[in-house]
Amino acid sequence: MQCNDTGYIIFISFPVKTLTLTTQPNKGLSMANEKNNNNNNNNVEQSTKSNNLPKVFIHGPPQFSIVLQPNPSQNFHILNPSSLPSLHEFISLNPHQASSISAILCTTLYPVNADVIRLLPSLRLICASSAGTNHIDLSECRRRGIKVTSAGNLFSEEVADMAVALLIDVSRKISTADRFLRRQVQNQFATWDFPLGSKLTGKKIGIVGMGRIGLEVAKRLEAFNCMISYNSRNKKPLLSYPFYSSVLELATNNNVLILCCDLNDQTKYIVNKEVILALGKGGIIVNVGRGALIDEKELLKCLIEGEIGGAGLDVFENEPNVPKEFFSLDNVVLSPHAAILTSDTFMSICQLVEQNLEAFFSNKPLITPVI
Ligand SMILES: O=CC(=O)O
Repeated sequence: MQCNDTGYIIFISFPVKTLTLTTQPNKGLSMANEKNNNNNNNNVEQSTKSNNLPKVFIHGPPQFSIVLQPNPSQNFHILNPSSLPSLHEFISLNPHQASSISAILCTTLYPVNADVIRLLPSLRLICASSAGTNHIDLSECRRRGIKVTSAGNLFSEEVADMAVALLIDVSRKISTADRFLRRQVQNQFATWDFPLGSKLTGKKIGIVGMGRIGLEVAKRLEAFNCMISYNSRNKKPLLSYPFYSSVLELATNNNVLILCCDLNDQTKYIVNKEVILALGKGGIIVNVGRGALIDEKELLKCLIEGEIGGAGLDVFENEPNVPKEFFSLDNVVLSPHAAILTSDTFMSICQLVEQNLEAFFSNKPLITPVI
């Protein structure tokens, strides 16, 4: 797989065959045949070789298989070079192949739960194309001795950019303004018909999860003279920002909450009704972590009833579904889990996946291990 930096993906899947025409037709033909025979021999040789290599399956939608296609390797063989069926279909069509799959590449919308893992008796490696791994059953992987890699910190800057973009959009009503303008008749607007936004500069911002993404968000918002404080598993000794050990306290003392932490048993619904109410009527919540960090039903209710000022959401509790009630709210900015979708991130994740696969199949340390 190759990406270029204009955002286009160049997918090279077939060897290019060339026929040489010469002024001596018979000779030319036989040269071409010879070349074809050589090609055929090479193909047979190659397919025998690849038959003996560990197999990797790309577990995701067809677009994902195309985007995440690693380069051909001496150390592993990708089973689905373009758009083969899903893993379940593939296995039901080729039951004998299930036991040959040593690794899978996966994306967030395709869970790798115990049922999927059970289908693959020889699975030894799962490469997630995301930083978050909540869609993978890590305890089952530990039990089976399966290694897992993630995107590590590869996307932190893009995700932080998106968090700040959503915050500015909600505060200054940019998406609302765009819709407002497009609705105007005769291409004219009356500014006084447009609702007032709120100033971002100088606001008190509470960051939930002070890993690489949280730090990048803080760095950006310092430039807006915002006052940063945070909640995370532990206080960070090297950070001078105030630390709150509870999210409720963090919400009580801030105007904005930005969620950048992992989703796990401890963080599910870390933002519940009490936290939302503590943030208050002018408060804004931005979520670039995972949907289930927030009790989504309560958030919706509070947004509708004006108990909170607004929300910027890149993630949802039951993706890809988005509760339709959000669509009619002007105090919400919605994004389809797109914080990492830039051409730059795709170039880097392709390389990282390839490096992890190469490292694993040549018994070298993984680049971004999770377990
Ligand atoms: O959501 C995206 C990621 O986890 O990388």
